[in-house]
Amino acid sequence: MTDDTSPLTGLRFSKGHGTGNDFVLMADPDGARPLSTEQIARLCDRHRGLGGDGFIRAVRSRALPEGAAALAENPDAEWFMDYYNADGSLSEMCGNGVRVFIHFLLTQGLVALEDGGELSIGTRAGIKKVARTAAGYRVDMGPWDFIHPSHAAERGVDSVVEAAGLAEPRPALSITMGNPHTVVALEETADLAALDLAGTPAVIPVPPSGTNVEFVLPADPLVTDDVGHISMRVHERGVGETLSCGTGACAAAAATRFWAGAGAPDAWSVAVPGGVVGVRFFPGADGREHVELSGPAVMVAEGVLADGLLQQL
Ligand SMILES: N[C@@H](CCC[C@H](N)C(=O)O)C(=O)O
Repeated sequence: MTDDTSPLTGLRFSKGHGTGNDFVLMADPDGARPLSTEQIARLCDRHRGLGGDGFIRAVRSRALPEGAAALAENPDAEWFMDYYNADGSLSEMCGNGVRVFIHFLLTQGLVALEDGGELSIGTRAGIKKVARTAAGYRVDMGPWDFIHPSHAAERGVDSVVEAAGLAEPRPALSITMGNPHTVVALEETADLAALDLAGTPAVIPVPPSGTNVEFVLPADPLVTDDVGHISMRVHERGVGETLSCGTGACAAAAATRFWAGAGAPDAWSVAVPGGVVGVRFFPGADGREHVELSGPAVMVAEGVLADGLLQQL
C-alpha cells in the first residue's frame, strides 16, 4: 500500500459498481482534497480518465459543512457520501452509490458492520441507514414524494416526455427521492428497446432542478406472488444513459404502484440493463411512507492516480 501523499504517486482511488452503475471512489477523511468540477469530469471520462457514472468522496461528516446537518439528525453518521455526477455536477443522492459507498468503507477498514447491524451515513438528502443482506445491501432511502403534488394527485400525470425512438410524447409523473425523477409509462416491449437515449429526453415541464428520466415497462402480469415487476431504462441527469439507477428504480416503482391503484403490492422487482434491484415500501418511524432499496455492490479495482494526472487529463 502506498501513502497518498507520496511524491512518487498521486491520489488513491477505488472503482466499484452496483448493477453496472459505476463510480470512482476516494477516501478524504478530513475533507482536505475536494476536486473541482473539471477534475471530476476528467476522472469520469471513459476515454481519457478512469471512467465512471459518478464520483464519490468519503469524508467524515464533521469535516464538511453539509455534514453538520447529518450529525444533527444522527450523531452516528460518521461518514458523509459526497456525490457528484460524471459531468462534475452535484447530486443530492445516489441509491446504487450508497451501497457501493458502504462497501468501499468496509473494504478500506474505515467502518465495521456487525451481522444484523446497521450503519448510518450522511448524504445531501438526509441520513440513509444501510444493512447487509445475503445478496448485498439494503438501504432505507427515506420517504418518496411527488414533485408536483397537486397535478399528480389529480391525474397521476404531471408532464409529457419526448425522446428519440418514441413514436409520440408519453405521459409522465415526477417523483423526488431526495433527487428528482420523471417516470415515463411505456406500453410495449418494443418501445423500451427502440429508445435512443444518446440525447437528453425533453421533459415538459421539467422540474426546477432538472431531472433523471426513467422509461418503465410493466411486466405482464404486473404482479406475481405479491411482487410487482417492471423493466426500466434511464437517462441520468449529469451523466446520460446508465445501466442502472437506484433512486430511479425507487421512483419507477413508486409511480407504477401509484398508477396501479389500491391493492398494488409493497414489494417490487426492477429489472435494469445492468441487473435487478429490489424496492419495498414500508411505514417509516416518522409517520411517512419510506422506500427500501436492495441490491449488490462490487469493488472492481484499487489504484493510484499518476502524479499530476488530474491536471494533465
Ligand atoms: N445513479 C444514481 C443517481 C445519481 C444521481 C443522478 N444522476 C442525479 O443527478 O440525481 C442512483 O443510483 O440513484
